[in-house]
Amino acid sequence: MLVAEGLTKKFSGLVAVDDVSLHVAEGSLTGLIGPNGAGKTTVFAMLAGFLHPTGGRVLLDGVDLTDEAPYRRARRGIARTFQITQPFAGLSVHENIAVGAYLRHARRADAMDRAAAVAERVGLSHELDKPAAALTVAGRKRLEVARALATEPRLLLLDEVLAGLNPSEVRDMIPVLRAIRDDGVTIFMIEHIMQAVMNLCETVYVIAQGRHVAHGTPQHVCADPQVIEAYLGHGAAARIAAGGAHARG
Ligand SMILES: Nc1ncnc2c1ncn2[C@@H]1O[C@H](COP(=O)(O)OP(=O)(O)OP(=O)(O)O)[C@@H](O)[C@H]1O
Repeated sequence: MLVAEGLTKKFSGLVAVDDVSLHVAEGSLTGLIGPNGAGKTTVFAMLAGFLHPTGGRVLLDGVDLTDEAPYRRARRGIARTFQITQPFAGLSVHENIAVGAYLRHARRADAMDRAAAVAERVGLSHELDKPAAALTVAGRKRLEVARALATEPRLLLLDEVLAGLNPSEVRDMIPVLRAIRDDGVTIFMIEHIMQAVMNLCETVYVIAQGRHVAHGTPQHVCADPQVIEAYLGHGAAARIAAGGAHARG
């Protein structure tokens, strides 16, 4: 469904993303992981059209979107969330979600109905009339997902929607994300919380210092010495293997 070919982004002298290629299959739940500063959010910004790549292409169903503005990609069915949530603080939760729904529903009543249905899916039904500013961190994360979902995407790009949540809030959110996918929305998610990645994702891409390191099932990438080195530093994989052998011995 989504293909990135050789995506590259340079900021002056810094190569934030360096020749990254990836595929997201329709109906899948795919992860993007990597250490801080690896270039994950920059990849998402290029997929959603917020940044223009220095090199490479983005294709959806074989159509080249590289030069399309974000709102055009949204119409094609790509929605993204932001790592730092910024709801319209003066609007209610219901109105915030409706902002996304206006993409496909011009009448206020229709947008509000759509927003209420989306709130139900993400567990915000009881908070609809609250000002968005009154939500907890967990509520704001759900609102971020809801605003994107209200655009009725085919592909949802989630940028660390579990960051800042406590373990029980993470556990509550996992089935919400799985249900969104089961309803037919393809999900590509950046996530640091490995419990969620292991639970949710069928395929995971790993990048570090802007470059592709590995991809495969979560189990496969976690056992990959290059991934271990990317997170823990040079020589870590060998030290862990030696420690394991020592423990077994
Ligand atoms: N607009 C920008 N101008 C200059 N440098 C940038 C810009 N955006 C990102 N960078 C740099 O590009 C690199 C990749 O940043 P990015 O935010 O994509 O990483 P990330 O993997 O999402 O990190 P994190 O997990 O910490 O959110 C970093 O070194 C960052 O400082």
